[in-house]
Amino acid sequence: MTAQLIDGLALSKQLRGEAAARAAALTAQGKQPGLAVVLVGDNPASQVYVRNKVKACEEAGIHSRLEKYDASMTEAELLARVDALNNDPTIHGILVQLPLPRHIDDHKVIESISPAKDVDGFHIASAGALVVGEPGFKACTPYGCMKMLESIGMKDLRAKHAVVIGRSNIVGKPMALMLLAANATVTVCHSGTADLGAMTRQADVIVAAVGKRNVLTADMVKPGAVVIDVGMNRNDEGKLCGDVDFDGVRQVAGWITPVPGGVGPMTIAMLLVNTLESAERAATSA
Ligand SMILES: Nc1nc(=O)c2c([nH]1)NC[C@@H]1CN(c3ccc(C(=O)N[C@@H](CCC(=O)O)C(=O)O)cc3)C=[N+]21
Repeated sequence: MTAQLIDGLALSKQLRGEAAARAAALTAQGKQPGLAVVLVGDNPASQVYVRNKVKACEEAGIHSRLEKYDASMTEAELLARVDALNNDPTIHGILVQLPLPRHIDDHKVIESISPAKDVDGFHIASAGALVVGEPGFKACTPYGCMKMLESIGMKDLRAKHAVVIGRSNIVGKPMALMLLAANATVTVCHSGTADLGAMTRQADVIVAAVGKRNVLTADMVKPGAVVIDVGMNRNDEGKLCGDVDFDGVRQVAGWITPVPGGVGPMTIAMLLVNTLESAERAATSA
């Protein structure tokens, strides 16, 4: 028996269709949602991601403003741009593409974004809201993973054990908190974990978010488990691959997400969903 695929591309299209309907309703009231994407420097991967985000906005009827700056831009200049976007009523979401050039403090830049427009969910106010269970923007990648679980009937994870591999601020930590909020029993593993396989073999849900190939192999997976692959790596042939040994693990798992076509498209879909939520909030409070 091989695992069933969780098709992130198909699910993302459905969510983007719903987003388009909500965007059209706002636009009809003269309140078109707007997302600003700020790119500093010429990281080739970032260029591709940013283009995909802008394209997704266009397709959903969300106004997008792409601001591209030279890598020599100063931190003060970037902070001034964010401030202008914070005060721009046509912009409901601000995304500053990471990584930033080394001379710019990304923490400082992220904290300068108004929490009301923090559609990435990276601001301390958004992260804190998730910790205490208050409303706030959820980080797009883990939020998309939760939607994928929901799509296979796993909205409530009571009595399930979820193992997250990775503890980054943008995926691992918020992922663990979202799984916890869905009533899972959560274990967070990382480079300091003594026996990763011993942990993952107990898991009903495994989320791999390390950024290294073959972190999860078939011998580490309980038969029937759900495996979500957040990784974005290149294999020896230069092809995009995740953190999971897909061909091996799919022989054991019950469900698995592919790379590409899994978590990546969901991340973009949730960015649109967050932008809409921000625009809807602004429309009702105005
Ligand atoms: N402030 C900020 N917010 C981000 O959300 C953010 C960021 N910075 N910096 C970079 C990472 C990366 N990221 C991706 C989103 C979608 C795909 C995606 O759609 N991937 C496609 C494949 C794309 C391809 O073929 O290269 C897929 O998995 O099917 C990938 C990567 C968002 N990021």
